[in-house]
Amino acid sequence: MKQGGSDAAKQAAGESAAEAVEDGMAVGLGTGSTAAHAIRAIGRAVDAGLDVVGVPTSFQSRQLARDCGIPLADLDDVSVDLAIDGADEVAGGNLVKGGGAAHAREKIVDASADRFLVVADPTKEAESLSVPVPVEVLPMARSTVAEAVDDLGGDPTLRRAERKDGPVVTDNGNLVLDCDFGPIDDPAALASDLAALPGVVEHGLFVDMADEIHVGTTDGVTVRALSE
Ligand SMILES: O=C[C@H](O)[C@H](O)[C@H](O)COP(=O)(O)O
Repeated sequence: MKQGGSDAAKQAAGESAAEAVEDGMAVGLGTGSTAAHAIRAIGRAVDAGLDVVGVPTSFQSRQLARDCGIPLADLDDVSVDLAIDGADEVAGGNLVKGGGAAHAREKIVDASADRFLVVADPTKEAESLSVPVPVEVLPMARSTVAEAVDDLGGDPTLRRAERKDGPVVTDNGNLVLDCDFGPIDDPAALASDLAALPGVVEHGLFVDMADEIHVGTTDGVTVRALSE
């Protein structure tokens, strides 16, 4: 996963997207270091009187939102007006997400939003998607999905935890295969092939889902539409 961007650039992107949050909204709260800046900015606005509820996409974003004083809601109870989320790579209107293994819940919340804003630093932008695609799998399907990914031309690696022996376990109790396909010519076709595999809970290809991207730098933020 690409982790090269500066924190100042991520902060600029997150704070720019947070400016789109308006009174009365239900806001999807993304996961990761860039979305965290948006959550903190929303928290400061709530402190100053903004009336919103947040719909977290992970244990991490839930905790941060609570620490920031953002009231929370379940997806069952609200309709999400705006989602703000990070990405591991962005090419055209497509994203790879899941560097923090949160892509299943992120996709549910981001896809349900009326508007989905991506926040990123310039290191995330690419001509074509080529970072490994995280695929969340039911534990019993780890080997069968790995074999199927291999058949699709990918190279799957079980994601290992950094500070414990053994694999990363997602917020949903599943495992993650990071699947390296090299440059992806047709993200929509690969997304559909991965989604069709028995035992795949969700993959990290977000095809034509995002409306806008806020790319932060130390000199400012560029905002551009990703889809009509
Ligand atoms: O699972 C995690 C998410 O998809 C993140 O939004 C993504 O990995 C980007 O994270 P960061 O902003 O920390 O690079």
